Amino acid sequence: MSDQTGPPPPAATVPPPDLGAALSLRGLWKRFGQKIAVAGVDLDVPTGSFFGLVGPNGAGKTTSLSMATGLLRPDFGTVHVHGTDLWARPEEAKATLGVLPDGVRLFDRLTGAQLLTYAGLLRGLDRDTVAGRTEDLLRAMDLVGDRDTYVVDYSAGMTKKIGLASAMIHAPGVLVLDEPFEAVDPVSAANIRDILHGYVRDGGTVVVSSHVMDLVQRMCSHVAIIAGGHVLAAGTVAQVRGEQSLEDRFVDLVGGRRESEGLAWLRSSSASS
Ligand SMILES: Nc1ncnc2c1ncn2[C@@H]1O[C@H](COP(=O)(O)OP(=O)(O)OP(=O)(O)O)[C@@H](O)[C@H]1O
Repeated sequence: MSDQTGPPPPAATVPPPDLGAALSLRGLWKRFGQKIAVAGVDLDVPTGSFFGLVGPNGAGKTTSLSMATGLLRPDFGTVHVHGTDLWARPEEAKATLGVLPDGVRLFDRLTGAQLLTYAGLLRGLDRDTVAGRTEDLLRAMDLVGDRDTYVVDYSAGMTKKIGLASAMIHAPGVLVLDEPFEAVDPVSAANIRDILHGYVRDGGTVVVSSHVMDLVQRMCSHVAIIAGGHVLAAGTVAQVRGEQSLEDRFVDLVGGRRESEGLAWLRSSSASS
């Protein structure tokens, strides 16, 4: 979180967008009251990459992804999706995006199968295609047994999976997934990783935010480390981590490790009970 309150940098310092990238963010800036959540983010997500976005709590990941997917209007800056200006031509740009937002409520008074059907029809697919893809996605997410359960009654992990399936039903070119593995069991997570890897192999682009460095290091081809509303490092995973693990590189760049001395009372309390 930046505590600057000044204006964004002048446009002259922002390089032109990469129109060949799957996503190209330039000079993104968002302030909530006195808080600057995103302070001039420039980022290119290469087409066909599996891109991880990592950063500490409150770094600005969700705010950046919300602006990059048309859910939150930036104060300043531009977003291009495969060369299309998202905020100037939202319908065209959004047609190629599949989004799993963090913390946005689904239409949870629908059953899982109804939600997927609804998502497919909203995306303009015909009924037969929607029916076929709904079955495929329920199977892939291991939700066939709960197809007729209301989404409001799903567990956190099941909700994540049905949200992910909804984001994929129109076979978008770019998938943007905020914390897709949070609360998902290890078998489902492995299945989802397989699906995403297959999708990237076939030319799709995936952007995921995650707190799990080891997962990002193993799963992603590219990574950006974001903190205080700024991009601190971005590139291939090998470039960003260098000789270190991604986790060590993250801690070096972001800092913030605390001594636990201030919690001495906690240890004395547990020793005496
Ligand atoms: N709607 C809002 N109103 C006010 N402040 C907000 C709002 N959304 C985000 N913020 C603030 O902006 C900053 C960045 O938040 P954001 O959710 O983008 O971080 P994040 O990197 O996704 O964090 P986490 O890893 O904890 O999910 C935080 O300080 C947060 O309090």
